[in-house]
Amino acid sequence: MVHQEISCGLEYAITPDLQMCIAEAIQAKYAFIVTPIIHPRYRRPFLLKNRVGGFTRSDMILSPQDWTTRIVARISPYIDVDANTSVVKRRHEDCLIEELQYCRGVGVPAIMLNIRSKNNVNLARILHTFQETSHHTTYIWACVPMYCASTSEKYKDSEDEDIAYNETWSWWSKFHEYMKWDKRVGVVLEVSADLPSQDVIQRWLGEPVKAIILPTHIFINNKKGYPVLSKAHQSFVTSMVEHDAQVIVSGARRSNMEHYLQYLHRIWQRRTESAHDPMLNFARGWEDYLQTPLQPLSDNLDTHTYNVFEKDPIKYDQYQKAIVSALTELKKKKKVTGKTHLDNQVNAAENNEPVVVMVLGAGRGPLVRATFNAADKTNTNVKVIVVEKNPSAVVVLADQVHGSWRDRDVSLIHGDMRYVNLTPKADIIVSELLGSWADNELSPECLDGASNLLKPGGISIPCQYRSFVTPISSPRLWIAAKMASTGDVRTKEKNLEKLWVVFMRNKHDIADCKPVFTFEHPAKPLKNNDGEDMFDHRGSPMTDNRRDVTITWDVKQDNVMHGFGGYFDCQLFGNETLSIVPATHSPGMISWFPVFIPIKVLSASLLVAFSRNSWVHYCYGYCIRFGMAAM
Ligand SMILES: C[S@@+](CC[C@H](N)C(=O)[O-])C[C@H]1O[C@@H](n2cnc3c(N)ncnc32)[C@H](O)[C@@H]1O
Repeated sequence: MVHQEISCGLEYAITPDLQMCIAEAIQAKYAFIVTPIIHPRYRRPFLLKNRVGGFTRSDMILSPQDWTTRIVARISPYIDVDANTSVVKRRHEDCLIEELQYCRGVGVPAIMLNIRSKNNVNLARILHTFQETSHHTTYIWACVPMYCASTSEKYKDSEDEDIAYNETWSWWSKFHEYMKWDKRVGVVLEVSADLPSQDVIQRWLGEPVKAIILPTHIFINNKKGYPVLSKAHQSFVTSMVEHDAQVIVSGARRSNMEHYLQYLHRIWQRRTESAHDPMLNFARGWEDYLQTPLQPLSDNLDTHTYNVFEKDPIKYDQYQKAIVSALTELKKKKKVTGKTHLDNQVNAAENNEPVVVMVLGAGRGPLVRATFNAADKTNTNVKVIVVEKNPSAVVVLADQVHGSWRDRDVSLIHGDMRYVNLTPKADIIVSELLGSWADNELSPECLDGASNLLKPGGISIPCQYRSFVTPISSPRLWIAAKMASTGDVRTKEKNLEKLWVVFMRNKHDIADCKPVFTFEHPAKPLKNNDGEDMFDHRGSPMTDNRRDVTITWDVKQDNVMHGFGGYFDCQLFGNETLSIVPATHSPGMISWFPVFIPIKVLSASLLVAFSRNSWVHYCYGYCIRFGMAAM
């Protein structure tokens, strides 16, 4: 996705001379043509069995390469295999199968057929069988109008302005459901002269729109006589192309066909020139590609993963600013009180005692560097204690301790932060243990386990983080999760019961993004019956990281919900924050893609209750628990 170029095709309603049509389209620089598979001069006799000979032209008229790269075959529009009378139904089934087989024989990459109602069960059945018996992938493009004139007429007194646009979406959605959300099935939208509300357009952007058809009559001529689109149509076309749609020009010519194409290239070029989103650039090629979340606690990360982390231009800057603020705050407190605000602490500044900063889970050391930079900026004497449990990362850290950091007061501990016992205790602990959904890499467990390393009243960077969810519709992500190859058939069954890290593009947000769980560090200890803080056998405060919450949303229009988008935001210290929540995303930060949280059973009524370490959804009385991170 996020193409450099726009891919355009030309539709011919009839193609008596297919060779000539292709030559003309190529001449005008179109990439492909859409053509009826049946030749207009071949009429089908009713009694197919008595017919001898072809129903269309010989495939010898085109080269195999033209058939497989330049032709989208249109199935005869009159075919209705879901007709009420069985005679018609049977006849149309025969015609459809004949056309499908011919398409398979010539190897066209995509077959386009009209969807004109919600009643498509028999069509879906035939297409299923066709797909299952095909040796190569043929895409099915279901062509629906954006607007249904008869619905508009029927409900002309309705206040719902989108009613005629909603109708055609529901035809497609039902058909896609009958096709079991097959990823080889996409939709082609016939663009209407008037466009629906943004809500309807956004919903289409969550569907696998393979192409949009622009009839020539929706173009207007500019002063020089060239075809152009309204502003609304321009922005519709660009957002569809951004979401991977190709563009098909169709209908009576009002200009040279190359003028339409040149114009489409121009509006796309204008759009790409203004698109400089660092995240989009970074994510190019990863759109809608599902990845299993990292488990940095149970696994050891590899050097390539650290490499990717360290490329982030924003994250470490933010950390550095937060450490500057924390050091400044400590200094201020010391000045005011002559002591730090930390209990039992002698004035470190006066004694020139160093501020102890522990970097917990240091990886290959970027947060250690951020700490030294912050100390230099604030002219603070710091003692840095570096803790890391990954032996390979410890090798890199040790090399720096003896090399570039040899003039610094720094010591390296190889171990798990939850179990090491260190003195002196830290004034500040710095960590980055967050997953895309905040706590899903077990940051709370690790930091609570390490709380005995922090002086009473000490500072944790980050000091707070929150997970967020948005209900989303995305047939593409859902089927990709269901079919994802995990290399192990037993875990494949769990595909819809886990988080997937993914840069989501082909999805529609059904409702707002809402907070789920909040975690604070240092965490507030549990209280006993007398209201006193509780401590474990190591003297660490006892905390409770169990959470549950039920969230409700008001949804404006019909949708099929496939799961949730999961995000987080985080307060490092003071005003310094990190966020991947869409509305507050830290500009330019690339470290985290969001997560897709699929729901297992797609159903009309759904109550979702999130509970930490498991989340639960109830569908018609089923209760499914989902496992999370491994300790
Ligand atoms: C997300 S990485 C961040 C690494 C580094 N701070 C950075 O920003 O590039 C988390 C690091 O914490 C380490 N880690 C996770 N849990 C740990 C634990 N309980 N004790 C020590 N290190 C841990 C992992 O090995 C990994 O290197």
